[in-house]
Amino acid sequence: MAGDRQGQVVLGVDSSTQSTKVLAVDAGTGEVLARGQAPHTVSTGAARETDPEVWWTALQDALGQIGRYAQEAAAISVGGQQHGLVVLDGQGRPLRPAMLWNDVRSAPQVEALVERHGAQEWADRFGSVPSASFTVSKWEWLRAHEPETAAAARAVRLPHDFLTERLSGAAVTDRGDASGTGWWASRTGAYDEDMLAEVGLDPKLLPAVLGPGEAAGQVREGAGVRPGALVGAGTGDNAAAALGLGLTPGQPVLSLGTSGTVYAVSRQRPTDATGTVAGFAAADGGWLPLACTLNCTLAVDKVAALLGRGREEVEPGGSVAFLPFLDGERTPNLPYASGLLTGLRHDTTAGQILQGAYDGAVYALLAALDLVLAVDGEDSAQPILLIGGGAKGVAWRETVRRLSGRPVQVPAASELVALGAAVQAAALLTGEAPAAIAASWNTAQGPLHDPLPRDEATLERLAAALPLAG
Ligand SMILES: Nc1ncnc2c1ncn2[C@@H]1O[C@H](COP(=O)(O)OP(=O)(O)O)[C@@H](O)[C@H]1O
Ligand SMILES: O=C(CO)[C@@H](O)[C@H](O)COP(=O)(O)O
Repeated sequence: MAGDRQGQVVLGVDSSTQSTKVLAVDAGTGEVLARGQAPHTVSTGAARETDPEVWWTALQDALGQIGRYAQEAAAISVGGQQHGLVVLDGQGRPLRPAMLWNDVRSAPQVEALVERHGAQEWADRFGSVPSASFTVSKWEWLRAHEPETAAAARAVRLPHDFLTERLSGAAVTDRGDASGTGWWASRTGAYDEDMLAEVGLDPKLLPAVLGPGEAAGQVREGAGVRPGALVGAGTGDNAAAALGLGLTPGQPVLSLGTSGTVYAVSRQRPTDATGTVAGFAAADGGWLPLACTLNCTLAVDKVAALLGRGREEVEPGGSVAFLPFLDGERTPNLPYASGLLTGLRHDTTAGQILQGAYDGAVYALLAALDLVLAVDGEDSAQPILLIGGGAKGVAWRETVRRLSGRPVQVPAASELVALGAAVQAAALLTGEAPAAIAASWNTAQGPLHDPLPRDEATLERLAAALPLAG
């Protein structure tokens, strides 16, 4: 089978919050032949929005950086930031900027949605108790604040669907990303018509949900990639990274990027009524229980900048507890929170405060890890796979080791979302399972760091500070 892939080039796209990354990959070996990257602009203040045209322009820019490979590609797939609300007119043009996953203005709308049905029903029916990140809450915000735009919508998309449609002309999504909307029922594996009626969204405005391994179509003329190349269904960025790693149940992933995420794949459908674990679908047909924080690398970089320090200039010791919830927080569910720093003394150093920000960001993720692994009951003390831009940092890695007490493996392959999208594209060429392709590409390989004794004192300080953060 691998022979069928030999010599073919596939493209994997990661359209994340801060940038678009494209990898051109040898489908036979997994060798990265070329890479491109172009930044996005995200609004600041209360809103977190990006014009979807910025994603399209960034994709074209990144494709331009991989030279001839864009015109040699046999297949392409797009992984994208989850949940964002894209509303289009009848010609596929954005009616307004996309509201992103980390825009928490819809907290009142999601509170009302959860209250109407109860957390247990949400968990049983949709797999997740929605937070302000979920698309359904953003749609409700739009209906309340910009009813004329909601009424004018002729198509509603997620970020990755928007790009897949621009590439192929097909109005499609996949179950991985659909499971983060709040209107796709994980219990039935289909759009929930009752929920759509409740929020006044015509199902005809939504993309068709493709099954694992199905293709969206082919690249059309003028899309920046060889016309006729196969286009995969794409998926959400976390689901794409899970494909890229070829995950098996019990292997925990901790991703340090704009969002912090902790997840595993599972054979059981998640139904966590506490709301900590989102019950996403995986792109290969299984499940992806996941917890996500809003404050990760950007929050720590902001603290470093405020302190006038480089991001690695941390110092051990001291007594601070720092919950860096600069954007409000999603895990724990505190959308109205702000950053909280306690335990300052005369001898506290700037480096200890910076270390405190790392500790607080990692603590929020690790607090959810046991719940994530409990979904499948497969906690075999396997190493945490550390990925995302932050995984390149020593301070991040050492913080995860010290607070988790687990071994930590850092895959040498960076850009696992784009690599996972490339795996999905390669699977279209041969019909192989994505996990087999990821295994043959050896994507998870990288240095393994032994466990350290868990720093219980810091964990206790953070747990004591948490009730003050709401
Ligand atoms: N060498 C590095 N050390 C530590 N952090 C890094 C390093 N390089 C990038 N980062 C962090 O990675 C983040 C981007 O991560 P990435 O996973 O690419 O983001 P996104 O979630 O938007 O895809 C930046 O905010 C930056 O803080
Ligand atoms: O909302 C979630 C997961 O539920 C985030 O993980 C987004 O998918 C954004 O991802 P990055 O831009 O941080 O990769």
